[in-house]
Amino acid sequence: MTYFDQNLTSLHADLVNKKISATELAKATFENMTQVDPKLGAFLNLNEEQALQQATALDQNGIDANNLFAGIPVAVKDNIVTKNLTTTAASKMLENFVPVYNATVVDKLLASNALIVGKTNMDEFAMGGSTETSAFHVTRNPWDISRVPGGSSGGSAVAVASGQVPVAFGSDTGGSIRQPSSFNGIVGMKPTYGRVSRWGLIAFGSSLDQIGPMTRTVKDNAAALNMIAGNDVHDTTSSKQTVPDFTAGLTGDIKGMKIGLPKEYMGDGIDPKVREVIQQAVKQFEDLGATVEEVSLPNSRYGVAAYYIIASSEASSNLQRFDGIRYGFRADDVKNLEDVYVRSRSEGFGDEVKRRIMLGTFSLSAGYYDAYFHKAGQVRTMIINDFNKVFEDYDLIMGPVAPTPAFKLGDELSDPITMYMNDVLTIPVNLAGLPGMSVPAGFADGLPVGLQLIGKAFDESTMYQAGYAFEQATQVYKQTPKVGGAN
Ligand SMILES: NC(=O)C[C@H](N)C(=O)O
Repeated sequence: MTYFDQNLTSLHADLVNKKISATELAKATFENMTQVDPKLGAFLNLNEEQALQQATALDQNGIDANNLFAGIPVAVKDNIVTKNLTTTAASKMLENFVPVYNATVVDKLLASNALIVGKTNMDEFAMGGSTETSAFHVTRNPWDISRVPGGSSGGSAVAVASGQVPVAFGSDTGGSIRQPSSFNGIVGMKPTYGRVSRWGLIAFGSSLDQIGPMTRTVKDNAAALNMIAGNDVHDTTSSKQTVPDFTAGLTGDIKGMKIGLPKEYMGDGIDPKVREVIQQAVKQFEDLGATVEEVSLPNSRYGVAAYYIIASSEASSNLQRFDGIRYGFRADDVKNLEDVYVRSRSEGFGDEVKRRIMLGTFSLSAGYYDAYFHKAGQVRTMIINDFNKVFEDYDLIMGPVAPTPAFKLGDELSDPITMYMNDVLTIPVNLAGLPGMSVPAGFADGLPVGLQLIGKAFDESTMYQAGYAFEQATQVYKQTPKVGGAN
């Protein structure tokens, strides 16, 4: 069973009308996964026994017609903790870590009777843009298996793009939902900072991290965000703003909408083929009755530099807990306490994670704090001001998600700066705490290219409206990748 021709509404109708039982659906999903995933490696760990038990119970008790997610198979990134289900963050450090509690997002999924079918591969501790820094295995792009799926939520993106699940959840600190969504031709939403609880998300950059949904269609994405959004007493940074029905108002009518196209997002460094897809998207929006005008985000070019100081500083602090004593991996044959710390961390973390910890520790250290961490905070404010200024006159901002389509496996792994530059167009959005979404826009040499929509804080609704109108007009999402079974 693949999910290319289904969406949440049609699946739900089939379950409610007993065209298929939850157990049949779950079994068919796992059967397909065992055939497809060995070619791609989207999953780190399957949850077959528990999901099938849940499905049996659902069939006995009946599917609730008011609950869109009842019996729906979903995948969860492996940095979101799941009680009694191994959660590794794709690190040797947490290879055998079995959480004793659920992330709030996971509790919400279970409360709505969704079936968590497995945990997806990612860059170690979400640090990377290709899923190649996973301590366990690489994940391949279903459109071309010699290419990366993007990252860090590469496994979640591939699980959806290859038709293995209809919905997956990822996390985005600097682009980790949007860039892999762009590389795989799916819809990925990084909600406003505070929209979704971070409780139970293994922390990377706490002032930047957000969990968000990855789906084939905009409407499914909107429904999935509704399911996970909302205030949570466990996360003081989660917002008390009311959560609107994101699926309401998806009419395809966006006449009069004002959209800004930052000139910095279309200039040097953007692959001309990507630029062409975005120019086509601009035309499409104009045909739909929106106005698209050039705007400027002059400080966005400093985003990557500021991000790698802020995110790495926060990471160096967040990752202190992995000390060989309280959690996870401990080195063998240690001589003394210092040896426990040094060797456990040296052997348990991969190179990219160590690079970030060193970078962050350096920027926070006495004598450098003002020059680096403090300065980066000031740059962050300038970036926020840039966005605020544009949003005085525009409803949305649009541009590419990433400068290129998916690159070849191995091409950027040894060159951190090139890898970091993948997020040049997504990072400013995290620094400003704004919502950003990737919507399939077209193809460059047969590889998917995503359109990024950036909204005002807590205005995901407008983004979904625009994304829906564009999706319905272009129907790009109907194209399916080579691996996954559809063509
Ligand atoms: N985590 C993210 O959002 C991705 C970003 N490429 C990073 O490595 O930090």
